[in-house]
Amino acid sequence: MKIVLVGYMASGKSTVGRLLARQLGIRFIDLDDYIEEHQKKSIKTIFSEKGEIFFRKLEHQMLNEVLGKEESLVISTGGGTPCYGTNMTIILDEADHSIYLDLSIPNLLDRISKEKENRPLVKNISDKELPEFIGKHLFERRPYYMQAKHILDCNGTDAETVVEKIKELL
Ligand SMILES: Nc1ncnc2c1ncn2[C@@H]1O[C@H](COP(=O)(O)OP(=O)(O)O)[C@@H](O)[C@H]1O
Ligand SMILES: O=C(O)C1=C[C@@H](OP(=O)(O)O)[C@@H](O)[C@H](O)C1
Ligand SMILES: [Mg+2]
Repeated sequence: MKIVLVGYMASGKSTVGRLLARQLGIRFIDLDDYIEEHQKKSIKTIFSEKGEIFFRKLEHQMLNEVLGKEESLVISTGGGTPCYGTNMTIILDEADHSIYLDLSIPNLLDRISKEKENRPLVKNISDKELPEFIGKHLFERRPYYMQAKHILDCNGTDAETVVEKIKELL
């Protein structure tokens, strides 16, 4: 079984995915971590050294590689994964369950503003400009996330409870 989590930056994909996999007793792959392990570089360094187009091509290749594995997996994607090329189509074709962790702009803003450093797309955005940036970016990306098989409202819900809600969907 393959379960893929999608959603904007800081929606909780990595945290919830790790917890969900542990409770289901299956392997967890965070696509960002997988890319970093293969490149032996951080996402931040890949962006700064090679640029975003290189990252997106790599992300597409690694997504295909991970979805092609024969084992049951929980896969946490990066916030941009579903929004480039044919990635969301591939996720819908290959995953048994795709789940959009839906969070409001104020809640995303609260989380992202606390940890911009490791997110290349926002690390140079001022706190003043961040609300507009996230609002615009989410407007562009939400149509991709909304294609997921399940849409889960995660506002005001701790990670453990999000995991319980996901298990009810499976
Ligand atoms: N359900 C939740 N409630 C509150 N904070 C959360 C929840 N899920 C994740 N977080 C926190 O939000 C931040 C982003 O989580 P993360 O799993 O890295 O998101 P993503 O992988 O979608 O970018 C982390 O500091 C994490 O501890
Ligand atoms: O939204 C995006 O385009 C990105 C989100 C990040 O993953 P998280 O959503 O886990 O932060 C990471 O893939 C990269 O910084 C690009
Ligand atoms: Mg993540």
